Amino acid sequence: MRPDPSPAAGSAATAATAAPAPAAASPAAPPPGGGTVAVLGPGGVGGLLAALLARSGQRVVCIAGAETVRALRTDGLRVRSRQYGDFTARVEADTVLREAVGLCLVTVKHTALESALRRIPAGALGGAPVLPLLNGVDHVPSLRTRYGAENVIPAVIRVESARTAPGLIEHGSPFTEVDLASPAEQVDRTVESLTAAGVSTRVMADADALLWAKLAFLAPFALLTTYHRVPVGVLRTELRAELAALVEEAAAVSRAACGTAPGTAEMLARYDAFPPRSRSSMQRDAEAGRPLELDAIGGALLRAAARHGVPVPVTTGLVAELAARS
Ligand SMILES: NC(=O)C1=CN([C@@H]2O[C@H](COP(=O)(O)OP(=O)(O)OC[C@H]3O[C@@H](n4cnc5c(N)ncnc54)[C@H](OP(=O)(O)O)[C@@H]3O)[C@@H](O)[C@H]2O)C=CC1
Ligand SMILES: CC(C)(CO)C(=O)C(=O)O
Repeated sequence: MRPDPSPAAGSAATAATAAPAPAAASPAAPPPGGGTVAVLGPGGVGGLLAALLARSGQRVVCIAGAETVRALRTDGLRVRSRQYGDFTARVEADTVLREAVGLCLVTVKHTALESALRRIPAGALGGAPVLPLLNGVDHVPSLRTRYGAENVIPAVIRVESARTAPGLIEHGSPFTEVDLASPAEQVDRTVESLTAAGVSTRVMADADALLWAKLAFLAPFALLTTYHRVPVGVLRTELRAELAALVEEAAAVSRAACGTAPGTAEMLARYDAFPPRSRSSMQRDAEAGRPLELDAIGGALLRAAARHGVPVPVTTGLVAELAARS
């Protein structure tokens, strides 16, 4: 695990060392309480994690639409990764979850969340922890209503990964980092499962701070790369002033919403860690003509700004322009 440097984490945060990626497939002990991991939405994020979990010896069942299920059953998950190398992982696949599992990752887009969740009946889950890795903040309460508050672990992922065809995953970032909120009872075995797969994890005490830290970082990245149609390398150089202005607004909203926010310098340094050609998932959706997660990302920021009376003129303009465009 990575240490949690945020003051919000307090003494409840768990600190440990970063998990090295396994060099090759090495069977890991199955997570206690059930060795099967369900992954709802084996796309850029879910496909990468499903493949890493399977490569580490854990049984993985991907839940997806019929076309993707067929592709996964035939060819497995094919990963091209800057961090982990290129490999193919065999996973099971189905259109609906039909058995109790030890962990369920939710990695669909917000725009597909409601319809996708019908594939994971609460009764079938058997009280397993649910780990949603969607960007945004609004999905956590609705997942808690559906699956039980104690079973949903608020979490975020920092990675750049794209599904370029069913079962084909291109992972571009040299890191894959998951932050999870304690104190859900099942955090430890979830961390164990991800760590065995080579994913860097960090447990933080404050779920709101964790979700808002990601949203405050993500919204400027997603909105500006999508609006200007440029990769992060251009954003952080030629458009750095606009990026910094948006970061200031997002940080102000985060402070109002949850009492804390990463500093501007920290966020700018995080953008600098991405390879220059990295694009946001919203940008890839725009380029492919798919629905954008504009409401879950920009909309959530604007709603919180309005609730707390924080002025966000740059964000407001961008969200309006993107809404008009799409
Ligand atoms: N991609 C990234 O680098 C990052 C993304 N995120 C966030 O992670 C979340 C997932 O994004 P990402 O992985 O990019 O999304 P993708 O579009 O790559 O993958 C979504 C997956 O969900 C599947 N899906 C869509 N509708 C349904 C449905 N009704 N039932 C079952 N499966 C369905 C898709 O199936 P099919 O394969 O058939 O299309 C696809 O496998 C988003 O909230 C995003 O903002 C966070 C950090 C980084
Ligand atoms: C910006 C990035 C790649 C960071 O993880 C992301 O979350 C996204 O594109 O949705």
